[in-house]
Amino acid sequence: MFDKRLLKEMPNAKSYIWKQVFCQWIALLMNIVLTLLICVLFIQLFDQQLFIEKVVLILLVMIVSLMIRAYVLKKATYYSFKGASLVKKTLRQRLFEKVLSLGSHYQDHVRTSELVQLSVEGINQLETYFSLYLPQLFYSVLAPVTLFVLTAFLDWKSALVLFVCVPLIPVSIIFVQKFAKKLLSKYWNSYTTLGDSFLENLQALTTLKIYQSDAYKQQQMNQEAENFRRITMRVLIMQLNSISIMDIVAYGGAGLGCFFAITHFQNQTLSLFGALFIVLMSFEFFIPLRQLGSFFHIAMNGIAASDKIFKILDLPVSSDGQYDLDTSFDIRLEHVSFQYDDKRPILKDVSLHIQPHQFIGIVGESGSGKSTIAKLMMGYHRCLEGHLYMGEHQRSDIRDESFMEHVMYVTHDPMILKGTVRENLNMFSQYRDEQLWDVLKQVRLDGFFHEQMGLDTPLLENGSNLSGGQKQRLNLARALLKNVDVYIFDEATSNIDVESENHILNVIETLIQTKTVIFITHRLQSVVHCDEIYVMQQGALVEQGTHQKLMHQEGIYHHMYQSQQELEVYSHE
Ligand SMILES: Nc1ncnc2c1ncn2[C@@H]1O[C@H](COP(=O)(O)OP(=O)(O)OP(=O)(O)O)[C@@H](O)[C@H]1O
Repeated sequence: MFDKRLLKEMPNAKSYIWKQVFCQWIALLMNIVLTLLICVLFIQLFDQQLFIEKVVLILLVMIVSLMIRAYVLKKATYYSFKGASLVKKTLRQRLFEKVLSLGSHYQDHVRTSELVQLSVEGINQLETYFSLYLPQLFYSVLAPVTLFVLTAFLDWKSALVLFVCVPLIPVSIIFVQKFAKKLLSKYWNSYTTLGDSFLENLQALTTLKIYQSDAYKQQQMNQEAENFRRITMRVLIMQLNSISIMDIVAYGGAGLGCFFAITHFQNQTLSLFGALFIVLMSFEFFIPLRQLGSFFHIAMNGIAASDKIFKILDLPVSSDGQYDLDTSFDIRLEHVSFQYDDKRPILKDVSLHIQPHQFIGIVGESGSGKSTIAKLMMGYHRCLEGHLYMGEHQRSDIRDESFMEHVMYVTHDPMILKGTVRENLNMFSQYRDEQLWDVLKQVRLDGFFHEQMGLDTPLLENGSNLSGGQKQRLNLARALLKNVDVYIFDEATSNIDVESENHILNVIETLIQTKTVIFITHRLQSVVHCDEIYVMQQGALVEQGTHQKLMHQEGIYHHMYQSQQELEVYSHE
């Protein structure tokens, strides 16, 4: 009902909450003045003592009270809006900064769809918590106390009855909350799961169609949607029921207060004015808490979302290093072991040494841990045991920004953004057009784009208007522009046409003259000219040496190479 951490995390929002409560309290005072004046009017009319001057005076005071009331309520809405936008902006910014600090492998910790849902709808619901629920919570304490003090002067017994009935509303809310918290947590889980499947199935729609499993996936999604519908209905039923309970408490309490006031009037222990005022004001005791109840469920939803948001904000971020890389550095893995989870070791005691400007091949069967080595070098994960040095410093001690200026990781899955060729190559507008054409020429894409709209050729989302090979060549062109010292190619020539593969290999041949190149591949034909080849098997480094040396050993590499050669001969026949 009241989350201390949320308030602590948003110190700037506090002043807007207090201002809003103050405005609501002034509006309540004006309401009391208006009710008092109505009672005066009525009594004087009843006693036939109403003169025109008095009526005019009373009406004038009423108009002024109404104007003040309207003004402060408008101000309360303004503060509510200001508080809400501040909370939204701050939380979204913090989430965004957190994801940035987690780095490019943030998906290891949080799913993208969940992140989107939390930062859009989750934060919108938290907005209600801050802008409506919290001010109303404080006002709901202030208003009954103010009304009790005033009505107690007229008839303390009726005032006490009304005042004692008021906490029954929060008691009913606490009762509902116990049940609601679990239900809302389930609701959010179901919501994010549905969002996740929807995004995944949408992205994989073509594959699903090809394998004719779209109907099956549709069934699965229907089931998930049905689960979500059910849980949403349960949430709505819970909300409607709790509103009914609160109404019963509010109307029952007001009725009881009225009953006491009228009985005291009949017993002549209370004046007509007092009885009338208490009857008119009795429901006012309950309105603030009743209103709080209607914000309660959205606020609870917001709190459920905030739990998830805080989980992301609390994720540990490995601190950035303090050292910069030099232009020429060696890379050393010393007895490195690593695993993604507790179940299975992925790298076992791997040691390798890459000198500057060497051309290195890392080969091995699928799942042997080749990409994991690259990911450790990139700093996506940290070694569990052993050390990874870049020059004289450990990888974890090197500043990420400096690292990115020196090392480039080119994978088999290039990210092409929607926009023009220029926008994809020149993201920060730091290169001239001639430089862009130069790299396009190196990867043999200049002719293709010249035939179209040059650097202004539009590219669709994920580069869907390019072939796989063209996408990879464009990706390589972008990497060449960065002109770093170390290039790590991870299956960069997988799943592309022979022509593109040859163009890419030609570029790499030029690169190795001046750069350190680490080439991770299945195809051993691509690494025969490497200075050193490392052979991985089930997470262990099993062989190393030049192509000739490894062939001479007649071990695993020799066997893999022979098998691939036979396959190639067979496919050419
Ligand atoms: N993020 C991850 N979480 C858990 N396990 C992972 C993760 N990434 C990879 N693995 C596991 O680690 C093992 C090594 O994966 P890695 O990608 O390093 O192999 P690889 O030799 O590069 O394979 P391939 O040649 O098929 O790309 C695999 O068994 C894989 O299932």
